[in-house]
Amino acid sequence: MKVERLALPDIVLVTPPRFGDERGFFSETYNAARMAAAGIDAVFVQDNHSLSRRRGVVRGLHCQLPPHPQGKLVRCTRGAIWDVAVDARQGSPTFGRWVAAELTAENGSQLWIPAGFLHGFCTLTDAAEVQYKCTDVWSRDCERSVRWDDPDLGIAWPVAAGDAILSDKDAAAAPFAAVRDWF
Ligand SMILES: Cc1cn([C@H]2C[C@H](O)[C@@H](COP(=O)(O)OP(=O)(O)O[C@H]3O[C@H](C)C(=O)[C@H](O)[C@H]3O)O2)c(=O)[nH]c1=O
Repeated sequence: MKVERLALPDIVLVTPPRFGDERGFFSETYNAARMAAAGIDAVFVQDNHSLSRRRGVVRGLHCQLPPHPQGKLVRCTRGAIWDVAVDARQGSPTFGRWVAAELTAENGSQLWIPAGFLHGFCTLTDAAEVQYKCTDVWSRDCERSVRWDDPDLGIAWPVAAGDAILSDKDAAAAPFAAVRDWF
């Protein structure tokens, strides 16, 4: 399995092998021992699956606070997304820094985003499906949203602010400054 550490050392991009033949391909998309060997030594308790029907949908930036912080292992199973992680951990040397990776149904890559990071993505295709494993269950009380286009973060999204398709919740998200006492 290909393993890449990105500019934020805690964020890991893995690409499990695909075994192709005339029918198509087979891939072990999750193997606990192989993921642990790649530095993704986590127990997952919830799988999520979202469909976004248009290019330019932005979901995020989200996280959950303690006592239910979530690590996420994200992959795209239809179309393509630009997946983003932002370090929200107080005292981290990379606090406020972001990293992104293009996850597509074709490349089969997966992004590991530990608890303490904000997560979001922008769809690059119409009809993008995202599936991800979480290390804790959803908690409406613990979930928080931060503005995807906060100038303090300067994330180079592949969509113009006026064209992004957002939920009402994300359109009204807090500024990044709000994370000061979250983690
Ligand atoms: C996250 C979640 C949501 N829901 C319900 C709550 C709402 O009625 C509905 C849609 O939720 P939301 O609009 O928050 O979905 P997204 O905007 O895709 O949120 C997710 O997008 C970003 C990228 C993430 O990393 C998080 O996993 C999550 O925040 O699903 C559940 O029942 N369980 C859940 O785990």
